[in-house]
Amino acid sequence: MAVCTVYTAQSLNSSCSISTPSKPHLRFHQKQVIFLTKRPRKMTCSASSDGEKTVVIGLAADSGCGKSTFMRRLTSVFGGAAEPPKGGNPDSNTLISDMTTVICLDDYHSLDRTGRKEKGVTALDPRANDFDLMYQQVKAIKDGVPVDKPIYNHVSGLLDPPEVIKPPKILVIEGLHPMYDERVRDLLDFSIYLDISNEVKFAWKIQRDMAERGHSLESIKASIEARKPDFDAYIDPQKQYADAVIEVLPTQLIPDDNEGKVLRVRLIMKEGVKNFNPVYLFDEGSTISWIPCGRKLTCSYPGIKFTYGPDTYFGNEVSVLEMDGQFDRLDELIYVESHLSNLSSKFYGEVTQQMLKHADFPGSNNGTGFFQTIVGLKIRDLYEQIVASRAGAPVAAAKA
Ligand SMILES: Nc1ncnc2c1ncn2[C@@H]1O[C@H](COP(=O)(O)OP(=O)(O)OP(=O)(O)O)[C@@H](O)[C@H]1O
Ligand SMILES: O=C(CO)[C@H](O)[C@H](O)COP(=O)(O)O
Repeated sequence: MAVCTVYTAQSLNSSCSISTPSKPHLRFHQKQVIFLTKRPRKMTCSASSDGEKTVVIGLAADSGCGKSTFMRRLTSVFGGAAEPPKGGNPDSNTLISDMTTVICLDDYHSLDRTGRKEKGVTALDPRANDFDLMYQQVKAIKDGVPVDKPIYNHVSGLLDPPEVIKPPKILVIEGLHPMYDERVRDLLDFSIYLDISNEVKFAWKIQRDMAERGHSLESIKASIEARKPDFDAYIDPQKQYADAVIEVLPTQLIPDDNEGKVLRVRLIMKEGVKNFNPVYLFDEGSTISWIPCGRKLTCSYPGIKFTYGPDTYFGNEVSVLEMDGQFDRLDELIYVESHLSNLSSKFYGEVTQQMLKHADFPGSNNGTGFFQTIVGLKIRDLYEQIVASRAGAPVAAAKA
């Protein structure tokens, strides 16, 4: 008599094989019903190439701090253009490419623009966001289950009907709160915080909102001031949890600079993070100061200065790579790149090639673009390591 058995494997995306005397290589997927004449003796599961568990990356920053620019650099590292879902809501915040899906956490605003106004809360306030739904949906995607994600429409300020998000190979959740809720934080395979100092944030906001959106200087100042208490309370503290922080500060090369054009950028990399080895300059663990403006690198005033060394950050051991100043000629970046190690590049000069490819993106002549590109390569490497470790380590499942 045939026996009807429902086997539940460890992961929805796992493919499993069963050895039975009559069907030595029977393959099936979770939740399939299998008819067997004899009980299997042994069952093993491992990730298959078409069934990898989604790797989840978190990117936190305040609005207007370069998240979209970073995402464009990151998705470019994986190849292919990132586009909004085809045939969907034209105001969708989602970007999909072959390997990655980037969702914007603004979509988990529980209060629309009017609702926030009525309650007197900003979008940064946790009360204006649905963290339960964020957690449930990110977890479902990580487990291989599509979700109906809401859409926050930045044009109308309303919550639009949801869009379907299918589990990609890599899910990036970007926005104000990817590391705020402990449950969501625990789902992240890697996390990044873009820490833009107030002076620089102000300069960028003026550039974008005055030049491109016609806002007045006073209204920009007022908007930054209005957000500041909630930014300090709910957004900024997330940096303590980040595996990598890109900190953007005014230059120290120009005394009393208040233009905010030349930047000092620090890449703070946590030690001991699984599948992530910090980049280093010359000699791992040493403290280095390097002014590369010699025969191989053109530097106009105020020049370029790199520093590297160990440090602590919120009680964690970190390595910090810092670049102050800006490049005159992007093609010469190869000279700096060749002095860095653990870049996770696939060929000599890949960072420089990526930077040249996106020379028109903001920050391409300074440490913001340079470090964002490096973090992009590190994320690709992390993803490949996770996939390789899953493929090489079959998981023992139910015993007969
Ligand atoms: N590295 C940079 N150097 C100089 N300016 C930058 C840099 N990154 C971003 N900006 C400026 O900040 C603006 C916002 O950048 P971007 O759209 O990437 O940020 P965002 O965090 O996605 O913003 P939002 O959340 O408001 O959509 C850009 O138009 C640009 O003016
Ligand atoms: O901090 C933000 C994140 O992008 C926005 O201000 C928030 O999402 C509200 O958006 P809008 O101003 O379009 O109503």
